[in-house]
Amino acid sequence: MATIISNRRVAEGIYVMHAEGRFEAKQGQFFMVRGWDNYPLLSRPLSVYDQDERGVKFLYKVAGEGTRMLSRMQAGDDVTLLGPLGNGFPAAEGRTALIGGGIGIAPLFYAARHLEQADLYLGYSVEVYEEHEFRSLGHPVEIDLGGIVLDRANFDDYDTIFICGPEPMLRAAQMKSAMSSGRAQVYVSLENRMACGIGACLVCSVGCENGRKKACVDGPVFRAGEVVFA
Ligand SMILES: Cc1cc2nc3c(=O)[nH]c(=O)nc-3n(C[C@H](O)[C@H](O)[C@H](O)COP(=O)(O)OP(=O)(O)OC[C@H]3O[C@@H](n4cnc5c(N)ncnc54)[C@H](O)[C@@H]3O)c2cc1C
Ligand code: FES
Repeated sequence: MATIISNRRVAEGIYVMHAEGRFEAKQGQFFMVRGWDNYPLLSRPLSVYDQDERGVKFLYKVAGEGTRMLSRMQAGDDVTLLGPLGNGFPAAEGRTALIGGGIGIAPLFYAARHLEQADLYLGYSVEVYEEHEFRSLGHPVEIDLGGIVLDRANFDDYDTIFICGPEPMLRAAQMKSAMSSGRAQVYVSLENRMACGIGACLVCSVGCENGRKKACVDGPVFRAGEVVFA
């Protein structure tokens, strides 16, 4: 159980929750989050947006019932956190790009904060949020509003690329990676539906080149070429 320090709206339907607790989260990991003890709804997976000496932060979009309930919570309320979970991003080598589409930008902030060099590409559909926070990291930031953020990055300029966003974007990234020179190691962070978050239920099963894997424990980060999108 963690106490909410703040839960602020940063754009239409977008919130940042700061919850108290000492965690050792790695970049790209996530928590199963639940703010409704006596209500029959599963915890929801949210990526680590940031972590400081007071606790962990989540940047989230209201998608349905669970995230709507989270958005109504206030400082002082208790939230149940299971985590940190998942494999997280591998160590980045060489020139690195972080590419996020929509709420897929969430795990990139914490990753960028731990990198000496990174070019950030952030794609938004209707409204830009948290731009100041991303720029405060000191890395070059390219913002794309309403376009295709993937088009802005030349994969052959990089050795490591981390991508998070909706599935169509990840499919496009996989194709773009296959058509590039192969210089870049490209990784995608999947946002499959999850139920347990700990490898027990198979809800998050994902097709991979060597059979099926569980996004919650084998991922959510995979090599782009490894995933077989349905
Ligand atoms: C590892 C991981 C990390 C994530 N990190 C974040 C994050 O940092 N910030 C954030 O806002 N969201 C994140 N998500 C997505 C988030 O978990 C879902 O938006 C949330 O569970 C939806 O719950 P809900 O009850 O609000 O909506 P629901 O009522 O469950 O769903 C609302 C609508 O969204 C669709 N939907 C729900 N979950 C998904 C999904 N995973 N993929 C595609 N469509 C879906 C449903 O089909 C439905 O149409 C992450 C998901 C995973 C697996
Ligand atoms: S969410 Fe249950 S196995 Fe992955």
